[in-house]
Amino acid sequence: MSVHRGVLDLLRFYSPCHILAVIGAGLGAIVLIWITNLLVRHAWYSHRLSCFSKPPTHSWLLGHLGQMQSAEEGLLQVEELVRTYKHSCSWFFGPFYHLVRIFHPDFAKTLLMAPGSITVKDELVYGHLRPWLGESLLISSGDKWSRKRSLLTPAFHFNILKNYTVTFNTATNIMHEKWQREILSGKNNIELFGDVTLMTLDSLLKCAFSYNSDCQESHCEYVSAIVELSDLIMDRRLKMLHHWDWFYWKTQQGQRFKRALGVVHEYTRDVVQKRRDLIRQQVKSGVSMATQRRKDFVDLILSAQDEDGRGLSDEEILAEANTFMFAGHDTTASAICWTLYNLARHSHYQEQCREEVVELLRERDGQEIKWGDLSSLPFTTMCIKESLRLHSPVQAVTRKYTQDMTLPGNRIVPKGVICLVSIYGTHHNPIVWSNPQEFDPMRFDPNNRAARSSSDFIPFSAGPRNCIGQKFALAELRVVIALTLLRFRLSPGVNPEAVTTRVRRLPQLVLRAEGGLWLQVHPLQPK
Ligand code: HEM
Repeated sequence: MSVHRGVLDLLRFYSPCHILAVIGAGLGAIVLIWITNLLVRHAWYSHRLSCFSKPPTHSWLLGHLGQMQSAEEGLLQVEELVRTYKHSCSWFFGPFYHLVRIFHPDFAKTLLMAPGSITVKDELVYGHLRPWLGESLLISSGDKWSRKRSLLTPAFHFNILKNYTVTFNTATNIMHEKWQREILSGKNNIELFGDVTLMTLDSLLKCAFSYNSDCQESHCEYVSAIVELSDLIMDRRLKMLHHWDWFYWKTQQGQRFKRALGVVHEYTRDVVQKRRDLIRQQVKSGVSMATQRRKDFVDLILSAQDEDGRGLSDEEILAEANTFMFAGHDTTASAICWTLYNLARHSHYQEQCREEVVELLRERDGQEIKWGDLSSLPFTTMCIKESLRLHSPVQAVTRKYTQDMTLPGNRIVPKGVICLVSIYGTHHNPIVWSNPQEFDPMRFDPNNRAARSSSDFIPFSAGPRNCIGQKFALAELRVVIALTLLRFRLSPGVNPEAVTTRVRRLPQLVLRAEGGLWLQVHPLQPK
C-alpha cells in the first residue's frame, strides 16, 4: 500500500520523462562501472601475465577469442604453440577470461603437485557437469573434496580391483562374440568406438552396481541417456550462448539434457535406495553383505566412513556413482580404441604383444586373463602406455589456485587465473620426447624411463587430484587388449563414408576420431 502511495507521489512531482531519464542514468552508471571494472581487471591481468609469451592476437581487447580451433586442426594448433613457445604461453578471451597454457613437465609439475587445499576446478570447464554429477569428487574443492577423496580411495584398492578382472573378461567376451557373428556374416571392417564404448559401460555397470544391463546386445535406456549426456555436454561447451543457464535450459538441447538427466538420476537413485534397504535387512537378520556376493562400488561407498564415523549422504552417494560412470567409461573406451588402432598400424609390435599373451596362457584351459597375469604382460603394457602418450584420452585439465603460483623462471601465475595444463602438448613436446609423433613403445622400457621426469607422462593427470580410477582403467585395458590380440589379427580399416583414408582425430570430452575408428579384424585359430 505504502509503495503504491510512494509511486503516486513520485508521479505527482515528476513527469514520466524525468523518471525514465533518472532510471536510464542509473542503469548507464551501473553498466559504466561494470565496463570500467572489467577493463581495469583486464589491464591488471595483462600486466601480471606479461612474464608469459603471448601469441599474436586479433585485438588488444578481444585477444584470442575465436582463435581456439577444434577437431584435428585444434591439435595441430597446440603442436605449433608447443614448437614456438616450448613451455607455456598466455591467452585471453576478451576481457573476461585470462589463462595460462602449459606444455612442459617442469611447469605442469608445480601446478599439478600443489596441495589439494589450494586447488580449485574452474566453472568455465567443469560447471556444466554439475547438474549431472553434483558436488562430486571430480568437481568439488577444498575440505569437501579431501574428505571424499579419503572416503573413496579404499574402493580402488587392489584387493577390491582384482575381483573386477572376471567382469572385464566377461564384457570383452560378449564384444568378441558380436565381432565373430559379424565376421561370419561377411563383415570384417568394424567401427571400434561404438562397440568398445558399450563394452566399457557394460563392465562399469557391473562393477559399480552389479547391474547386468545387456547393453552390448540390446537397447538400454540408461546407457543411451549417458551417451546422450556426454554428447550434449560437448555440444554445450562449443556454443558460447549455451554457457548461460537461463538460456540453455530453454533450448532444444537443454530440454534433451534435462530428459536424459531424469533417466540417469532416477536409475541411480533407485539402485542406491534398494541397496540401502537390502543392507538394513541384512543387518537386522545378522547376515553380512560381503558373504552374500562380491562387493561393488555402491556397497563400498555406502559403507565408507571417516574417523568420526560419518558416511556419505544419499545425495553424495548418487553424485559419486554418477561420477564413476561419467569419468570411467568414455576415457577407458578411448584408450582401448587408440591402442588397438596403433597396434593395427604397427604389425610387428602387434605380433610381439600377441606372442606375450600366447606364452602367458600356454598350457592353460580356457582364455581368461586373471589379476595375477597383469604383471606378466610387460610389452603389452608398454604399448598401452605409448598409446596413452600419443593419443591421450583426456587432452587437458584446467585448474585455478587460491594463491599466486610461482613457475620456473620466476614466472608468477596470479591467483584466480585459469591454468590449462595441456596433456596433449606435454606428450607432444619435442624437447621432452624425441620424434613425438612416432609410436615407439620402447620409450616405456623401464631401462629407458629411469632418467625421465614424473610429469612428462600424465594421461591420468598427476598430484593430489590425479585420476582415482587409473589402476582400474589400466587393468581393464590390459585384459581387453590381451584377449583381442589372442583372438584377432588387426589391420587398418576403411570408413565407408569417408573420402580419404586418413584418420582425423576429434578432441571432444575424450579423444575420438571423425566418423569413428575402423579396423579390419581377422579371427585367429586358438594355438
Ligand atoms: C584410460 C582411462 C582414464 C583416463 C585417461 C582418465 C583420466 C583422468 C584425468 C586426466 C583426470 C583428472 C581430471 C581433472 O583434473 O580435471 C581424472 C580424474 C578422475 N577420474 Fe579418471 N581417467 C580414466 C579412467 C577412470 C575410471 C575407470 C574411473 C572410475 C571408475 C575414473 C574416475 C575419475 C575420478 C573420480 C576423477 C576425479 C579425481 C579427483 O579429482 O580427485 N577415471 N581422470
